[in-house]
Amino acid sequence: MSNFIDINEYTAARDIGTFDEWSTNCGVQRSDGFQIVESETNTGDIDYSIITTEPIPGESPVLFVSNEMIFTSENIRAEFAGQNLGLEDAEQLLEKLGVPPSYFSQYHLFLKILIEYQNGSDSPWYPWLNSLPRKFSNGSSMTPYCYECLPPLVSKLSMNERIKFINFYKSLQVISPNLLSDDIRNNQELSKWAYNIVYTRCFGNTLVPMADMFNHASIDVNIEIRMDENQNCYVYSLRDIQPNEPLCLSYGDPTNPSHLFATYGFLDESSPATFCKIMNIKPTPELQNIGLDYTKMLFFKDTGDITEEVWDVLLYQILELRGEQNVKAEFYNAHMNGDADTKNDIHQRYFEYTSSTLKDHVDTFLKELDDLSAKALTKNVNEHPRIPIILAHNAFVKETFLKVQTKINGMVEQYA
Ligand SMILES: C[S@@+](CC[C@H](N)C(=O)[O-])C[C@H]1O[C@@H](n2cnc3c(N)ncnc32)[C@H](O)[C@@H]1O
Repeated sequence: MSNFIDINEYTAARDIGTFDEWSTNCGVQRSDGFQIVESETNTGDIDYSIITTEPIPGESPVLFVSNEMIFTSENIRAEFAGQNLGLEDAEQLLEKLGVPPSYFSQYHLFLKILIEYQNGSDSPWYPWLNSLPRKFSNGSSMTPYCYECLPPLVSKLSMNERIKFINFYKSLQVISPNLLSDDIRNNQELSKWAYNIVYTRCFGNTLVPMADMFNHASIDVNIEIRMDENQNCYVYSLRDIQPNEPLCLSYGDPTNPSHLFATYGFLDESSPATFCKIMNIKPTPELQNIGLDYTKMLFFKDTGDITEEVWDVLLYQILELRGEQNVKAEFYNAHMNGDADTKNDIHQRYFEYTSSTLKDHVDTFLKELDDLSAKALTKNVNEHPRIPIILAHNAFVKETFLKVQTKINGMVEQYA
């Protein structure tokens, strides 16, 4: 009888030492000084990441993992397709549940994790699985109450993760018992663990043991993952790296921590900016041309700077509300033609309105953030273990908004 991995987030320990040895025995190659290190997160959880104790020149190999160790969606599909194991039925059910086919790759990885879990210590990947985290703080691992303690965008993104997980879980019901036993298919906690492993560690449609140990950086990204035509994985340095530097990838948009927070469950404090949280604007094509976009409408953490897109979108909306169609058209044309002088002129004339709208938004949002955090504090952390990261998130956003508040107040004073 083979042993199953203990996935209990409170009791199970991650066996990193055995995983390290296993990866060497499987032929994983690493640069000199490549080391897995342990650290504590901003909410007191244990996290592992990679550093180098030796210098690494730019454009040189840091890690090699052979395709035999890697899970890819194509391989999983090829392994199980056409055997009446329910894979195709599960995909159809997912589509019916509203999960688009673009998520099927991750679904295949999710199945593969469950299959290897089921194989227990007989799985060739057992040492890797037993090294993986048991506790997650991403959207799918939150309680419904947690969403009520987060601001709208990140709350919605987190809730979407939960919905996606529930749909993945539901679709297991049509997977054949010959592939996954009833015990596995009906184990929601286990499914959530498998889902979280996939969504916090996959790159595109692959899961690569050891390459999944690299943490994210917003600014100091110094490595990159490359796959060759045979799906072997190489990690390369992007520049010269000094001893004791962490080796970090970019997981995605570095300008706004909300998406990373919802998917990966960590607060990227190195993120220079955050979305300005102006949510109640209907995205017309004109507004989108002007800059209505989560990645462009930003407030900067250190300076309180506000992007031009925030001012432009607000002004455009104000002109619309005031029925000033001619000025609106003039502003739009100036924007589209790159006529900065005309834009500036219109901005000056309406500064009183844009600045007071922005000031109201920031003041109201700061109050909302305090209310959300106060709500989070009323709950027992044992029942809602993600509360600390939610509080850290809200505090981080508040710090940025306070800087912006000071900035706007200064601008308004100068204008008066
Ligand atoms: C691909 S794994 C990286 C390895 C992981 N740290 C571990 O202990 O196994 C992604 C997870 O690492 C953590 N993580 C990655 N980058 C981070 C960062 N900059 N700050 C805090 N946690 C980070 C998050 O928990 C994320 O879900």
